[in-house]
Amino acid sequence: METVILAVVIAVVVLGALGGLVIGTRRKKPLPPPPPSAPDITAPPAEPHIGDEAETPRDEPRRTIEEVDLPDGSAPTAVAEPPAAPELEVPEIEIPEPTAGRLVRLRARLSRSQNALGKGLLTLLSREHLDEETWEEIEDTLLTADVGVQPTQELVDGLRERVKVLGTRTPVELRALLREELLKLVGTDFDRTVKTEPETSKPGIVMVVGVNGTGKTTTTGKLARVLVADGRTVVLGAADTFRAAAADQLQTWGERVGAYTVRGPEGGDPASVAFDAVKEGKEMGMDVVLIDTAGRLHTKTGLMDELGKVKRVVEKHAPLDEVLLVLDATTGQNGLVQARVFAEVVDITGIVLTKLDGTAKGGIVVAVQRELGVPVKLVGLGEGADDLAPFEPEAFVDALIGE
Ligand SMILES: Nc1nc2c(ncn2[C@@H]2O[C@H](COP(=O)(O)OP(=O)(O)OP(=O)(O)O)[C@@H](O)[C@H]2O)c(=O)[nH]1
Repeated sequence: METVILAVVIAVVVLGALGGLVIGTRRKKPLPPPPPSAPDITAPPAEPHIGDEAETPRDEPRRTIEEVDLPDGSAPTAVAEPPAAPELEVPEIEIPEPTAGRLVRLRARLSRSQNALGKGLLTLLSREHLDEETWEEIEDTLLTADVGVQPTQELVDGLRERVKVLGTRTPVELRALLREELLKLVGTDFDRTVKTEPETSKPGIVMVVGVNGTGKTTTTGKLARVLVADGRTVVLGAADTFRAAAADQLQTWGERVGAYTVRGPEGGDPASVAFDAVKEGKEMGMDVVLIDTAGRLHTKTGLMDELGKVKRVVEKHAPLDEVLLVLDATTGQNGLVQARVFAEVVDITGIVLTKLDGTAKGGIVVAVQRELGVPVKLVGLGEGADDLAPFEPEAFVDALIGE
């Protein structure tokens, strides 16, 4: 019995010792590593390959450790192509038509004036008997075409005198007579170049004024094209801050030929936009700055204040080289009234007659020059981008009377 008890005690002691050993061993064993679930550990940049950039750009997305294949010593590791940079939309720059001889190319656009004025006069002058009644009809034709009273009288007197002296009148002779007399009225002595090259320092500064709707903004844009076609660099100043669309319109014209547009907030100070445009033009070394202004004719004082201020502020940089008044040829006498008002406000140095393609009253060229004593320098003969032509008296008269 004693032997049995002794055996049981020994067995318990041995088992206890073995259990302690097992527990002790377990405590010493390190904890297993955490599951590899942290994907935000980044690998160093991949080795550069021939043709790669020298450095991985800082903001380039990097591959996580899971995404990087371990080299197996066989195939080279493929490096992901960096995403292509988004393509910038660069508007295509247009090359405007050359300006030389534009009026000749566009002469067909004067067909309304040609039929009413040129052909009308030639038909009357070809009558067998040039009696008093016929001369009155000639006078009426000229007045209806907006030539103006005084110039009409001069032309009729001149023609009467020469027809009397001439005796015989062949169609060729009559045409030559009429051409000469019309040329006298239009004037061949004016300097019609648009002044954009100042004597002292660049840029040339041109201010464009006129009542809204006459084609002022369009003309400024077309003039930029004329200048670019002649190899000049241009800055556009959108000082017509009255209408945001006018600035957009101008900017679009500029973008098409690569001219830079300076604009301000809608309703902002036009003088400050004009000032900035000239400042930028100077800094950029541009050849010409064209300033489009607003032409609200509500009150003469308002207009005077606004245009006067634009002029004064711009002239802190340099004097204006040209002030162009834009007139809509289809408005006839109304255009002359506008011309008078603007001439009182600023010193106009040149006239742009727009929409001559839409009127039979080509005589307005003569009337407006007489009214202001300044030459028509440019004429608008359509809505197309290159439909603004330098005014050439000979080409204009030839277009009126047909060749
Ligand atoms: N047929 C014809 N249309 C022209 C000519 N010049 C301008 N226009 C049109 O006249 C309209 C008025 O032109 P704009 O340049 O917007 O007139 P604006 O004087 O600047 O007027 P705001 O933009 O309101 O200041 C436009 O539809 C032009 O396309 C031209 O010589 N012939």
